[in-house]
Amino acid sequence: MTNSELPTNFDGDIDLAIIGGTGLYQLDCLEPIAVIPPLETPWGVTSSPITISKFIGAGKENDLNDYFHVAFIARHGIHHEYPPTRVPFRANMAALKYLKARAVLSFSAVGSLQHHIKPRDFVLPQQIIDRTKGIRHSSYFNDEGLVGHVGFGNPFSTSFAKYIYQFRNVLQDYDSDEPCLLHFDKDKTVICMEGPQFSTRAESKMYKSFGGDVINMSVIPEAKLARECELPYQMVCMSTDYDAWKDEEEPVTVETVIGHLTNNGRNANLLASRIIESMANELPEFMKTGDGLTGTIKTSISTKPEAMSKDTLEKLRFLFPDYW
Ligand SMILES: CSC[C@H]1O[C@H](OP(=O)(O)O)[C@H](O)[C@@H]1O
Ligand SMILES: Nc1ncnc2[nH]cnc12
Repeated sequence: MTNSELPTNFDGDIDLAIIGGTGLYQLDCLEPIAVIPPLETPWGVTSSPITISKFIGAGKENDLNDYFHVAFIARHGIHHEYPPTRVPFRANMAALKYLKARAVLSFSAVGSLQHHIKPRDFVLPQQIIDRTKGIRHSSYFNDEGLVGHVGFGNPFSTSFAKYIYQFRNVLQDYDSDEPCLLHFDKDKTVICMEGPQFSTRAESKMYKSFGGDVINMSVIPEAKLARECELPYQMVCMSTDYDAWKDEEEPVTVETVIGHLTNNGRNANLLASRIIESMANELPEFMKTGDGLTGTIKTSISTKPEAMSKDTLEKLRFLFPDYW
């Protein structure tokens, strides 16, 4: 069955949501059972249709409750039509929350700011430095008459990163015998710049001096919005280039990035397959419990519901139908 013949609605709950970035407009390891057309949310329409796939863990019954459901969305659209500044980040995350995702696994093509992080290596960052320009909508709680502040000291889910790290050995370089590494420790930092132009050499060196390990144009506001949706979130950064800090090399261009997308895409599929297989066999604890995020929004919003406009309350209820 082709994707266009599949049902356009889905009734169950999603377990894992996956966001694909540059070069990753679908995951071949998924076998879709439904394709929801771009979803209308109170914050606009999602950047792509949402493909739903189902998996059954080893030894489980063929019962609906036993299926593990995955939703996939393409950050820049399936034809890469949304530049980083214009990605409807709020609509995308709201749609995944609305579909009851328990966690979000995000993939991103990044430049490396460190010699030991080679193109084709993957990184699980645990910190972010925001160098976007304040022109993206980066919160659900910034409307007039609505005040909410979430904690963002640890922007990623370390439990999720540890879970992913178990599968580090699946990464391969298809063109050489060099291994591809998955880098993970508590200080790995992703810089998020506005773009769409790449950095100057001076900026690239400055980001290195900040302690940045990799750089992209999309982790902000995605990570912030996941936190506001109480969703455990981990980005897998897939290195494609050395940005512009190496004086002896030409600064990054799109051609450099494209040269590594096929290898990175294969590795993203391998990694996602292993993660999904393992989760379908047994849901990890952080997904059962919400990784300590469940309920945090009730206390993060300072405004009393009776002081909110009907419109504001309705929007919040799209995300949290049971809270107010
Ligand atoms: C074409 S290179 C720059 C582009 O690649 C990354 O996209 P994504 O994070 O969606 O994989 C980076 O953030 C830039 O948007
Ligand atoms: N060098 C770079 N800077 C920003 N985003 C990127 N995505 C891939 N390479 C990048």
